[in-house]
Amino acid sequence: MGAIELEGLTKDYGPVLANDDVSFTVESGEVFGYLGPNGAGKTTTIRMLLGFLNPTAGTARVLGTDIRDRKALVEAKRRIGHLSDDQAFDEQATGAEILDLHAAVKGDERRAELLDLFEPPLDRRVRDYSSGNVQKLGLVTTFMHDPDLVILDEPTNGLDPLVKHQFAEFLRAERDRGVTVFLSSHILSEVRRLCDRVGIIREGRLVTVDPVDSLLRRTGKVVRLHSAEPIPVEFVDLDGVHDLETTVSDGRGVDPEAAFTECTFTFTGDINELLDRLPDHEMVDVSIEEAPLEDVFLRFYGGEGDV
Ligand SMILES: Nc1ncnc2c1ncn2[C@@H]1O[C@H](COP(=O)(O)OP(=O)(O)OP(=O)(O)O)[C@@H](O)[C@H]1O
Repeated sequence: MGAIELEGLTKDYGPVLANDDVSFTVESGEVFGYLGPNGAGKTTTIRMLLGFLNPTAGTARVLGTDIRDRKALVEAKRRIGHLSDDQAFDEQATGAEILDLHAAVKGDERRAELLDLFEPPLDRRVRDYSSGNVQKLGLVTTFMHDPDLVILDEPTNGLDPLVKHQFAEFLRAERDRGVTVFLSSHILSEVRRLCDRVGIIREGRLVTVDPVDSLLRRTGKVVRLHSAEPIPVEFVDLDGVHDLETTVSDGRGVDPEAAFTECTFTFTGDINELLDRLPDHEMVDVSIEEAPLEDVFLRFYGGEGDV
């Protein structure tokens, strides 16, 4: 049995079909990323999984409980932690008071350990919190009752790089303890760092579910080269070069069709073949980066509205 099983989950808000027949399974003990651009439908799925919204059609099981069985879902949620994308804490309460309230409702076996790690300012009122501190307080409330499953909506929003790093290590340790993690994000690099598998949603429809490694192999890298002297374009005559753009600095007297001093392309081939060619030229700058999420969608799933 998967920790989360979606079966044709569908939600329309009048004319907007926010989730369209979405089906996938999150296995117990994995970190599953739910990736998509703004407005793709991630929060809508999460809100249905937690019983905050009724599906228009289809259903899902969370820790074996059908989300349409509201009473059973309330019971199941004792074993679930949820980090909302919009933490609605009582602004007048202090962090400590918020945690006491959560402890009374769900338990707090891990409060001390989580406070050591995330350190939200407990004596301050939430209205005086920065957005990063709200997020840290949210992370403590999410994990404090030692849940079996956590559902995190954009968990690193507002966190500084150091805390993001601590959070990534923490999440890996949770996975090693057997906790199942379902997290939404619109940032591919974040999903890469945190997740085992990823489901991509676009305009309400699930477009792929893949292990992170194979997704990255398929999406390729964005390569930028800047050389000191013109390089013949044959240099980039390699399998897996797409969307090649080349320029040659002014005043070189070189045919821009035949050589370049700067070029950019997406590369889905063997990176070693490319690197083997570099030492033959004096390079000013080289960068090899992950393709942005938008490129991933365009390359593999067609243009706007074309999925
Ligand atoms: N209550 C609502 N009424 C009408 N439309 C809504 C409502 N909530 C969301 N939508 C629409 O449903 C679609 C999916 O929204 P959703 O918030 O689920 O996306 P998301 O992937 O979580 O986006 P983000 O990354 O921006 O949070 C969007 O077009 C959004 O405008």
